[in-house]
Amino acid sequence: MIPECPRSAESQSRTRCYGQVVEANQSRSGLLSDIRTPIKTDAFHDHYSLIPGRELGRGKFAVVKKYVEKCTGKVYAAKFMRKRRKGQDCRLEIIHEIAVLELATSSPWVVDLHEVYETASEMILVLEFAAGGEIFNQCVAERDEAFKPEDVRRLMRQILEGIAYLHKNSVVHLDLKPQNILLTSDSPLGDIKIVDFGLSRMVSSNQELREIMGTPEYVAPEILNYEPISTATDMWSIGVLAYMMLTGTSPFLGDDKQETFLNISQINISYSTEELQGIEQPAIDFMKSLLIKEPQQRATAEECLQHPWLQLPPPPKEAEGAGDTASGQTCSVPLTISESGEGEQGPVSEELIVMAAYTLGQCRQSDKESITPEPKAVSKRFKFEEPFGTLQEVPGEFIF
Ligand SMILES: Nc1ncnc2c1ncn2[C@@H]1O[C@H](COP(=O)(O)OP(=O)(O)OP(=O)(O)O)[C@@H](O)[C@H]1O
Repeated sequence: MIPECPRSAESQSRTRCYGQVVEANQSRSGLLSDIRTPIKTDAFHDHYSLIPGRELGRGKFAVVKKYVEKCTGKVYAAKFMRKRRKGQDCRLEIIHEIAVLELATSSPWVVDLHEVYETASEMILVLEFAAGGEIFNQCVAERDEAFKPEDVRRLMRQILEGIAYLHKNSVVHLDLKPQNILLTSDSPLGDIKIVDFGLSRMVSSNQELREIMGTPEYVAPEILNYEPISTATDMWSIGVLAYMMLTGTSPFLGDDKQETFLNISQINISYSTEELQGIEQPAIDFMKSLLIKEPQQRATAEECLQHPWLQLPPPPKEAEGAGDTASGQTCSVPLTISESGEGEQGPVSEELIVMAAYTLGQCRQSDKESITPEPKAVSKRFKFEEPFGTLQEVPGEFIF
């Protein structure tokens, strides 16, 4: 996800959040500004040819397409990022994204940055191509194609190693979700690559970071409460991710954003529902160690790597074509994504951007929500009659 830019580096908007007046003056804190990758200004298309077909992905201000490098014949994913967003120059945010990718070069679980190009209006990040697509697709796939428990354990270990590496280097991703965890191949199932550092920030012990953005289903309670962000904020999202990979359902998703936020802020999660029948107890304990309101009480990435669930041995090899996993641990709800007006342009990803917890009415609607008549990919587990009354919208007082 790419954040919309703050009004200006100095802008200090007073915002009301949960009845509290808070300063939103740290809009650009936590951004890195030094990069070592040369920014090329010669014509990108002289060096790369578009591979016809669907776009790989699309966010609010970026589009990702498959290209082949002419001189090597190697395939890459080129992320075209608009520098101006809503009238603001966002080049610094893009530089930060580049700097984080550079910082993570030695982690095999973070996508590699190959080159950077710049035009008058865009920056183009040439990224390692993750051919297996988003793990989201497997999370919501039909039973046979969905992850097996041992797949989830292996991929979760990789995710945790990648996140532990980032956290050790004081980077928080802040947008961990199944759409931002890609696979090097889908069949046979490859390894993971973490992408999209557009919301990532540096955290330091002497500077508090509070921002209000993310994707509703995956944001931690402290984001909704405009409380300090820390590495624990990512650990919440990893709890949600584990739940989705194991069950194919989204634990906090409500009928609308208000309900989703209410579910998160009240930690409305039950570990005895139908979706979790058949899930091994250590996996449930793992999720329970993360989906905790108090950030300090959540397990760290390093602690998670020692969790008993991830120490379980792989099952004995089955004969080829042995059939259904029959464990009840795969997804039960098939997804059919129907996107209007997609055409040759490829998928418009389901991105819900919370720009501020108090701007509930302003959030971008899910594209799928509004256009697909198909069954939802994920179940809605909690319904609340009460309005989400504590959040108040203050017109004209948005951070971005
Ligand atoms: N290296 C890659 N290889 C293959 N596909 C990719 C790659 N990078 C991104 N994509 C696809 O493009 C999508 C959008 O990429 P990314 O999340 O980096 O862009 P974004 O504009 O910041 O997105 P969003 O606003 O949706 O978060 C990803 O979810 C993924 O499906």
